[in-house]
Amino acid sequence: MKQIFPDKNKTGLTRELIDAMAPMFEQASAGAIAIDVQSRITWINQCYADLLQLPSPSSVIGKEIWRVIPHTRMPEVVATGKPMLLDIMEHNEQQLVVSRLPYYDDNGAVVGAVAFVLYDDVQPLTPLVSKFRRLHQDLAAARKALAKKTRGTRYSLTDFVGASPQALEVKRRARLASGRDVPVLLLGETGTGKEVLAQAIHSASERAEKPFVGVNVAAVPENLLEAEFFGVAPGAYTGADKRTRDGKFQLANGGTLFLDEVGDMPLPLQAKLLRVLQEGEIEPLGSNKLSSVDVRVIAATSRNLDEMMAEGSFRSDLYYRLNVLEIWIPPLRERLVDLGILSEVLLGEICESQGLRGEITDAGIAALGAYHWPGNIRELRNVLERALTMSEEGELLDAGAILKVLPGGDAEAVPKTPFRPVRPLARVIALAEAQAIEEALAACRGNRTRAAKLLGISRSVLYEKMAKLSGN
Ligand SMILES: Nc1ncnc2c1ncn2[C@@H]1O[C@H](COP(=O)(O)OP(=O)(O)OP(=O)(O)O)[C@@H](O)[C@H]1O
Repeated sequence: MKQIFPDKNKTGLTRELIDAMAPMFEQASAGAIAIDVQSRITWINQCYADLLQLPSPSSVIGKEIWRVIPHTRMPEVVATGKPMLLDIMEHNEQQLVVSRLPYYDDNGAVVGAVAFVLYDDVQPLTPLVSKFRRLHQDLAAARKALAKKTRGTRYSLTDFVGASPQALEVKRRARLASGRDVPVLLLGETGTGKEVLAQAIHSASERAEKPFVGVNVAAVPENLLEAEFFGVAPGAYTGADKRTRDGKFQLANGGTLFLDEVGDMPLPLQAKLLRVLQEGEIEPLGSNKLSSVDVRVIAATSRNLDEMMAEGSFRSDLYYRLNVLEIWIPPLRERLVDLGILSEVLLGEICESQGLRGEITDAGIAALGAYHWPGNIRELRNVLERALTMSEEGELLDAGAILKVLPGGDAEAVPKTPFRPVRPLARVIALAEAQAIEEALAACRGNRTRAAKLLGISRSVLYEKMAKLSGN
């Protein structure tokens, strides 16, 4: 094969070569420019000057290129000696497809760079660019999902649904907790969202990129709890399993450990947990070495810790360690105004996961409001799921459909006083608007011009709103 470059300059173009190729590139491209080693423009052709809307090519000779083309990457090419064969550059809201090449002197040193605008319109490349963009978006979404998975959290604060003053207070305190690296104690009945909140606090905290590890103290047999928490040193057990096993504290290192049902922790383990919280050190089972851990603890319980401390089954020193910031989550029956918004969100989630369609009427929500919800939001989700499963496809869930599945539900349970659920603001406004239009039309016996006047809007706006209301 014919040798293109002399031996000492194998890696790039020479000035002579560029000179020879320039007419061809000039013709094929929408512009060309060259700079010296100090990134000063040494040459620019007429069509690039036109594209950049310069008064003339000579007006920019000697200027640093970034003063003329702010997004240029030519200085990078000169600095690294590496070509950029294809790049998209923004200039004055225009996207230019460019190719940049360094060039060399006879000794092989970079002495400048040359760039060609291959396309001054990315339109012909649209399929390629949109494919690239799509792949980029998919990649970002996959990265986000993966990060969430490795962190171990599914929930953020927006997942804690509720607009009642009680729910807003819970969220306010959770936000406070996420900004401070202190232990948090979550108190609330079963199913009130303690785990949702613990994950949300972690996700909004500085530890968000580190693991979130949850352990339900009540679900682990008492004799395994210590190993589960602090891990096992090699050879701690005789027999088959002689390997090291990390405990939850090691797994959560750098992140957050969620201790669910901390009230169920036996007293000996409470003493060990207290020591870890005080010293920041753990001692794996069968080891006599302490190792440091950096873990933020969020504990939760549905039990009455005051009573437990009084009867001596929960250590008060541990309680004060865990309870630097306390968040009490009220039971659902104390925030029934949230039933509407909770039902909509939960129904949406259920429908999405099961490929169903389902909506609940105000009467359906009123029926939910008559129940005392011992299982709180977890139970609400189950009730809605059952009601949806038992209803016809696409049927609205009304009081009858709800009462059919509510424990002890009967028609008598529907409250006599009207129950006003919290609805999304947009829906409340739309309903109020529809009612005002209806009343104005009735007052003016259907005369739209007068009704519009009464409502303080133009006739065309009234028509527009009426069309929207009738679904046209
Ligand atoms: N405020 C809320 N908004 C939306 N969903 C919620 C809310 N609170 C709880 N849930 C849902 O209710 C279910 C139970 O929540 P979670 O497990 O957080 O409750 P918990 O208080 O930790 O219960 P337990 O004490 O029994 O462990 C989950 O499906 C969760 O998604």
